[in-house]
Amino acid sequence: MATLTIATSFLADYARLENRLQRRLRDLVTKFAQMTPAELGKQKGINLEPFNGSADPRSRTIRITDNHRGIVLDVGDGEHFVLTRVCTHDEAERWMANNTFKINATTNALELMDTTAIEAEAAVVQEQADPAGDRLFAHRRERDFAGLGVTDEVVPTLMVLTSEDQLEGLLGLLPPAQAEAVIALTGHDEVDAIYRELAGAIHGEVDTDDVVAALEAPASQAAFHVVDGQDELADILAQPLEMWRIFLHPSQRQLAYRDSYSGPARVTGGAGTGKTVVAIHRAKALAERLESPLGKPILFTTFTRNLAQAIENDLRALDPAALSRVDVINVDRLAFALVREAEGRDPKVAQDDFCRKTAEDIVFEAGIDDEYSGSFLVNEWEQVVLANDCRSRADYFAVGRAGRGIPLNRRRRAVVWKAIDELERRLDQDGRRTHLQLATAAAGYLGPRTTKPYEHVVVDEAQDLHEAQWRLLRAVVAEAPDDMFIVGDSHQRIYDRRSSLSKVGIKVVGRSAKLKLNYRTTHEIMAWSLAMLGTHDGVTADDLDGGKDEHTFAGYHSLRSGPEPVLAGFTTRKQMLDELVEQVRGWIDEGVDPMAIGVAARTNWQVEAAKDALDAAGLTTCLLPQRDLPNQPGVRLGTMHRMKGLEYERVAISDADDDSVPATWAMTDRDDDEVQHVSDLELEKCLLYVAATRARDGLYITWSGTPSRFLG
Ligand SMILES: Nc1ncnc2c1ncn2[C@@H]1O[C@H](COP(=O)(O)OP(=O)(O)OP(=O)(O)O)[C@@H](O)[C@H]1O
Repeated sequence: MATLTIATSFLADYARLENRLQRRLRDLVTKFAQMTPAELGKQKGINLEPFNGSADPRSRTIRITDNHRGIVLDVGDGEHFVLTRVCTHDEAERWMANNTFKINATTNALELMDTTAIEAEAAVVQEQADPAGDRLFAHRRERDFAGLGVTDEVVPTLMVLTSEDQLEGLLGLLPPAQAEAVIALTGHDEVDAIYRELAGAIHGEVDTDDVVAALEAPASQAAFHVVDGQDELADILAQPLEMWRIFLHPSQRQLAYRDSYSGPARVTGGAGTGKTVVAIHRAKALAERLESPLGKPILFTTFTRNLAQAIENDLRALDPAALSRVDVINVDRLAFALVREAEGRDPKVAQDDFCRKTAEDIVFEAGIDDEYSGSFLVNEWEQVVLANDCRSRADYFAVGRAGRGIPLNRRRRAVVWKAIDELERRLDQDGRRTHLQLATAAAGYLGPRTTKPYEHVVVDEAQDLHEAQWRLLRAVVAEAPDDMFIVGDSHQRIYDRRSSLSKVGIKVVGRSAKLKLNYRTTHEIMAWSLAMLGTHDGVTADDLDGGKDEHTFAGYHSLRSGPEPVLAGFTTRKQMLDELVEQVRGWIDEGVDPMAIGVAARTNWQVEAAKDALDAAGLTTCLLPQRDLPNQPGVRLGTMHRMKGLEYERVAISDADDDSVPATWAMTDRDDDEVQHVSDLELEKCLLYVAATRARDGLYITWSGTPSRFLG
């Protein structure tokens, strides 16, 4: 049997082939994998042909059709072959003439290098660099690059660059582990820290002639995967777009497959950096280690039910067996289920609207509505009382109110407490509890129990969880190594919750890492989104633990490029909606699957209006529901909140005018509460950031009237 290795480039080419060619190639590859070295030696059925003038004497082509060739590295031992590309005959000729396989002497990675292209790009960017400008890598020495395995050919060029933009072209040409090292060096982390972060990629002894050993090196695994038998081969070829299942960058692999963390671990990173991917791989790694477990000892939780469903689907795609050990459930359902178990019946849930309306009644009836709104009361209850688990008036008087805008002296606190007490009483009288109250109740039931329901907890979208939910998560698992693995991004916080992990007993100090490579979004969309975040008193980033994250985007990069986002303003909503329809139709005409197009707006009625316009134009549409992601065809439409955690090939954002984004109705008046006003504004900007960064390749933002202040 031949041992086949699949390169990312092969899978990307394969995914683009039309079905007929995919079938043909699949048959060919399957046959290839079944052949013995003797059969391969006789070239039986697989014509591995060398190529005159090929840059690497080990490169071979195989004929797929008259016009299509596969490119294969023949390791030379009669057994190992690397499936590298699928392209037309002419492209294959060019590829063979320019590309070589090398083993990196530092990282032991097998690397594919188009030295001609790298030299050409290096010459271009050297021209662009301003000799008098500040150098991008002024804080680094040449040997820092060499120590992380960056090829000598590019280091002199890197040292003269004066902007991150000049870096983009080169990064796309470098092997992934090298690109990741260069990206890490753009930031300000100590080289030693980067070294540790990529430690799995650095090797002691390297034999630069031993391809088989190189294929096993962690640094190779971002671009090459040794296939483990026929079943895996079939599985990989059945889902060629799901590259995240197979190829992890060194920093991702290091985080997901680390043997053990001595306690809770936290991974942050910008949008699209693979946080969810790492969390899913971590769940798989933990599941594999459990020996004959009873029930499901791993909890994987996230914010919404839709996201939990998406994660469950991905975990199934990665490792179906893991699902028998991992409970994937959103945090509100978890609280609900635990309370039901403890109380023996379904608790009644008080929804936000009900709660807010009750609060409004209370402040009105108490005659304090000119000083305090219903929203203020609910916020004070959630952000101070429930966040600090205050059970009594004395508790409330004892806690700090940092971050709350309106100051309350003792007399005013007493008034507010009375109103909050009344709110809790009315909910209780009605037999209802909010999701946060259920989380508190569930944590209370679990607290005294010595046997906890889970051995490991993995948390996604951590930035939006409330202290009450963190207390619950702390209570479902005993403090032990590998108890909690937490991923999140404070720039994507879209609910008014700013928890501090350490405050709820989750100590991540010394076990934190940040991902920097954006796999989802093109450089252009990413750069636009970041610039947008920086407009009008940029959003303040935190580390999910009450601290500031000063260098939040240092080293954050995307290796892909595409068109600039399109921003289009119109005088009337009708014009805006007509053009939105044209944009979406244009994408579909280009060949984009309608299901890969997401249309977002700030409010439900704006989403409905966009849907009506698309429907009227004869396009198939599908609203994203609150729960259970749909399978039916059609362009996806949802509010910006609903888009959280999802992704689309193209995204259109409708109604991005200054009354809607920020939503006037969701903003506290500056005169009423300056602090809350600023916080609301940040949340609204983060919401636009979340919506924009759902786009992989194309972003269209449109409005009528005055554009959102975040756009200018
Ligand atoms: N190693 C990888 N190889 C290929 N694709 C990857 C890899 N890691 C992540 N991706 C892809 O990048 C995209 C973003 O990944 P993911 O959703 O995990 O990022 P995230 O950081 O959780 O994003 P966000 O915070 O914006 O929701 C996904 O399409 C994922 O499949």
